[in-house]
Amino acid sequence: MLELRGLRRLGVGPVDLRLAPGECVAIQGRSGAGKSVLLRMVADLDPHEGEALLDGQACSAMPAPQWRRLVSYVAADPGWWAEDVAGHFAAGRDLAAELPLLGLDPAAAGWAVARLSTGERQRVALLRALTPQNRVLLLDEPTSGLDPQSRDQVEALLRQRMADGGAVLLVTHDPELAQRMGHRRLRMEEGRLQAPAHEQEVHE
Ligand SMILES: Nc1ncnc2c1ncn2[C@@H]1O[C@H](COP(=O)(O)OP(=O)(O)OP(=O)(O)O)[C@@H](O)[C@H]1O
Repeated sequence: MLELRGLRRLGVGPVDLRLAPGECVAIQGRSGAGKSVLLRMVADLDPHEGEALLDGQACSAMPAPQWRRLVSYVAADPGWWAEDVAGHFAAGRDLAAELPLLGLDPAAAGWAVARLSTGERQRVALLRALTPQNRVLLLDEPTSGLDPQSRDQVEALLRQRMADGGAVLLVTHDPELAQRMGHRRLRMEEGRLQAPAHEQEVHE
């Protein structure tokens, strides 16, 4: 479904990787190893070498906004471009129904982004990426600031998305999250993706 061919930037890569529909690949690795640089390359957010393809269609052959709707990056520290929560969602999204799926107040659509807690922002940013068009989620520490109940809700929503055929490329320092969610777990070391030889090597 998603194929990465020789992605390379800033000493990260070349990275070759394939994700199947419904698959989650979890990437761990030391701080500064290049995990976020990789996710940003996949989302085509920075100049890079190599190519990413979705169902054989090259990223370079479609407009960037179209690619990013299909292959969506959710940063650890997401950006905002409107004052209120609803301003980040397309008209027609039923936010009063969707927000509670992640343990958020159904009225939060009308809240200013500035009043959201860190964990609320993380969940709103994830929901923002979960459009009907999205096929692949690129998640950078998606549950790092969350209480166990909110974390479970996020994981349940991601599992549902995978059951519906979506794929997830997940970056995390949390070995338990990688274990629970990752069908495959990889390690990034000095910009190169490695399959861990032994289970404990994934853990930091
Ligand atoms: N725009 C940039 N220009 C120059 N160097 C950068 C840029 N973005 C990232 N880097 C460098 O690339 C390296 C990898 O950064 P990256 O953010 O991918 O690390 P990471 O593995 O995600 O780390 P962490 O686990 O701390 O989030 C770092 O040394 C960082 O300083």
